Amino acid sequence: MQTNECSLREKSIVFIGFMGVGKTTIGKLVAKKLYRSFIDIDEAIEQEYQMPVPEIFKTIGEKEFREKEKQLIQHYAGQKLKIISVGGGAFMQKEVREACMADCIVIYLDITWDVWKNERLHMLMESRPVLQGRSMEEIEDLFNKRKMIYAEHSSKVSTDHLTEEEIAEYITDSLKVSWKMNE
Ligand SMILES: Nc1ncnc2c1ncn2[C@@H]1O[C@H](COP(=O)(O)OP(=O)(O)O)[C@@H](O)[C@H]1O
Ligand SMILES: O=C(O)C1=C[C@@H](OP(=O)(O)O)[C@@H](O)[C@H](O)C1
Ligand SMILES: [Mg+2]
Repeated sequence: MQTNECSLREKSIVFIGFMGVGKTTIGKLVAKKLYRSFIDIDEAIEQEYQMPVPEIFKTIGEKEFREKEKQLIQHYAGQKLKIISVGGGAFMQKEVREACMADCIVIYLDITWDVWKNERLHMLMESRPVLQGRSMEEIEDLFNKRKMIYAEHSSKVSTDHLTEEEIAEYITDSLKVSWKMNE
């Protein structure tokens, strides 16, 4: 069955979800399993500016980071057969949501607040400028606000208590089933 411009099987896959849920790690694994090329939007931005994300926030500012993020996502979302992991804040921009939802399969990696707070937060403080200088209550508030934004997706996977490999395997298997059903 053909969809608008390319078949379901050819559509690029975009991973969304909160910081640290595993978009970069799982995107890479899924790309490997499906023999597709992988683009991590944060890594692409870091390459363009030749500096890590926290330094970009500090020296160039979040506004320009978000603009570059939007441009790169619009560029890659229009391509076929890619696996794209976007940053946790990318879906805050309407144009990003529209570009991804129009052309790609958007997979929302969902984690509960308790698991995120207990198992991920400690790994992220240094590398995620958006978390720096915020109280726990403010971070929980951000988590809940972002959750509403991620409501726009094609499918959702709950990641609590699953390993990176288990999640990637589950996603790959589910995609293969849905492609087969659409043949
Ligand atoms: N399912 C998981 N179980 C345990 N650790 C995980 C899992 N998914 C990701 N991680 C770890 O969490 C950290 C953040 O993962 P990352 O892929 O960078 O998340 P994101 O791109 O969503 O911010 C990494 O150290 C990664 O190994
Ligand atoms: O949620 C956010 O606003 C951000 C998430 C980060 O990506 P990950 O979600 O991959 O950590 C990165 O884009 C930047 O630090 C801002
Ligand atoms: Mg990431």
